[in-house]
Amino acid sequence: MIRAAIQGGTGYTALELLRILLRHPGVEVTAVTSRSETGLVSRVHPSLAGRLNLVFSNPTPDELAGQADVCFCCLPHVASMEAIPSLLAAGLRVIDLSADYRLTDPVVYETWYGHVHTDPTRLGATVYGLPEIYGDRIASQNLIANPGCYTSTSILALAPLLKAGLVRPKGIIIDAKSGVSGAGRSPKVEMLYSECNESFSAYAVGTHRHTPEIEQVLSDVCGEQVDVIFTPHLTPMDRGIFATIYAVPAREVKQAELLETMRQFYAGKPFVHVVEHLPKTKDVSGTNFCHLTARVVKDRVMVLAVLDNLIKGASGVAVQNFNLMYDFDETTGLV
Ligand SMILES: NC(=O)C1=CN([C@@H]2O[C@H](COP(=O)(O)OP(=O)(O)OC[C@H]3O[C@@H](n4cnc5c(N)ncnc54)[C@H](OP(=O)(O)O)[C@@H]3O)[C@@H](O)[C@H]2O)C=CC1
Ligand SMILES: CC(=O)N[C@@H](CCC(=O)OP(=O)(O)O)C(=O)O
Repeated sequence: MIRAAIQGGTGYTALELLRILLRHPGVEVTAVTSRSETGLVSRVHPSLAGRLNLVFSNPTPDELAGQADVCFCCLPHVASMEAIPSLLAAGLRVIDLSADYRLTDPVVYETWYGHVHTDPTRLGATVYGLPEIYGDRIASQNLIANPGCYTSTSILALAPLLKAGLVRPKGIIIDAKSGVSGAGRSPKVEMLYSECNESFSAYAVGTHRHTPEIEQVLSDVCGEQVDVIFTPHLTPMDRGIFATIYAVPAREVKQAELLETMRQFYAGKPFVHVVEHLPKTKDVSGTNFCHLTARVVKDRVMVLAVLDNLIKGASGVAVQNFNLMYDFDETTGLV
């Protein structure tokens, strides 16, 4: 059994990880950390009642390394890069769910996150943990930068068409919507029920920190500088991401060719399904699947993509990465 710790255990991604890991045949969860809680984990996460008899702890990195082989780090960005160097030095392998190790350039990090990166030498050396793109690089790593929810949706939608040269790398518009759990469990006024229920809003227009992450990975995929306008929206549902994407075709192209190109790209990839119909967030809610489709509308290619932000967008893909790191079948615990 691989012993797993979860840091930031009171949050939403931690809860989803616990739900998945408790049904994983090769994992024993040995520690769940919190700064604020000390009692039973199942008191904070009542859906785990009767399934997990652990209490929250707040160990030092060396103590945690004595209890676990791998740590899923479910902390906010900045807190993550403050914690991870010591976890690695103590001998743990780490899957970081935050954005701290996803970008390759510390200057880009500082520009978009407004913080100096305190562990810059690991940027660029850390594998971006999107298994459908970088799956062959994950097994040997001690630190994985788990991708974000909006970014996974956008990258999975566009990678096949950019790689095949069917759409231009410039002039791409990503209109994305997220459920409220995308903002995490830590209280924020704009996420209160009476603020966001029955309301639909855009935010961080032109400034969202996922823009450079999407551009970085897609540029790597197609070998040209990709440029996107990424506009996130908050939608009054618990969970789910829906991305409506517009791109300029590089030549005349039909819907059948788009779908076939996407299917070939994802052949043998168990968690991405290219569908004919228009997908809905409910189709993938509670699962590690991403559903994609494409259309040609007037002089644009459109790609429509859905996934569950807490699973394929966070904790599910983290377990996919864990499975690759420990030589389990990629789908273990996830189907
Ligand atoms: N929610 C989502 O859909 C997605 C989230 N992510 C990323 O995953 C990470 C976790 O997200 P999520 O679970 O939603 O977040 P939450 O806000 O739900 O939980 C984060 C937990 O981290 C702990 N924490 C908060 N601030 C600090 C700090 N400064 N130092 C140490 N611990 C802290 C808190 O636990 P305590 O106070 O008990 O210590 C908190 O419960 C984030 O980096 C997020 O950006 C990525 C993809 C999707
Ligand atoms: C609705 C909402 O607020 N969503 C979050 C995205 C959460 C996420 O994906 O986190 P990473 O930054 O770790 O990728 C946001 O826009 O900041």
